[in-house]
Amino acid sequence: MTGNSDDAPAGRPSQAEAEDAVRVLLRWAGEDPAREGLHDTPRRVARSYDEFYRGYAEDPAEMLKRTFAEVDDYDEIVLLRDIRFESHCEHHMVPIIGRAHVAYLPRRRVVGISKLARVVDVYARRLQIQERLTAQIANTINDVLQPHGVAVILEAGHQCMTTRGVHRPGVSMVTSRMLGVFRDNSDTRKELLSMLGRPSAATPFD
Ligand SMILES: Nc1nc2c(ncn2[C@@H]2O[C@H](COP(=O)(O)OP(=O)(O)OP(=O)(O)O)[C@@H](O)[C@H]2O)c(=O)[nH]1
Repeated sequence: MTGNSDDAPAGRPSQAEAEDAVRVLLRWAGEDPAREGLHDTPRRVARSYDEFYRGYAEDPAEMLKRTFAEVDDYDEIVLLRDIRFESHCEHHMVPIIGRAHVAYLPRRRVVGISKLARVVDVYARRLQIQERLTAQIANTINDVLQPHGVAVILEAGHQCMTTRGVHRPGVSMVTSRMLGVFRDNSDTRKELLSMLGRPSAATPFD
């Protein structure tokens, strides 16, 4: 594990232990893990987990370290909107799929915009609730770039309530975290909301 080792679970199990755990869950579902079609499934699931939960091994602050000072006179909002993200809810471990809108008002230095999407990915690739995901993205950008303000808005569909439980397809959850001028100055917040335009939450998440 690298990066945010505070968030990393101590004592990661071996690949063999992870595969055995998948076999147990297959039996729990009523399956025979020895069936030919399921022979490679534990290995595939363990590999998928490496991808779904890669964020535990990544350091989001590291991604924001490279900044550009060439734009000294840019003192307006920078907004990256409609960043698709894929996460998993910590209650049922099923997908949360949505869009993030990330804005900041730079203080002298700007960051490469792809890095904002990378920060979203790092936190999304951990078990999450949407409120915490929203706050972590905003807090990290605020702490590392120290801009005049940060705003993060997430819209997402939660498969734990669309494909199971209460079964409500088409429902989306919207969360926001406003820091600095976006929290303190209603004109700046209004400007951001007008840049965002009508929320696109009506579009289903797949
Ligand atoms: N606030 C919040 N709740 C979430 C999020 N993701 C899932 N949930 C909810 O977490 C709750 C977990 O509730 P529990 O009663 O412990 O679990 P459950 O019996 O499986 O609940 P149901 O989903 O209602 O069947 C559910 O209401 C989920 O809809 C999230 O990102 N934020």
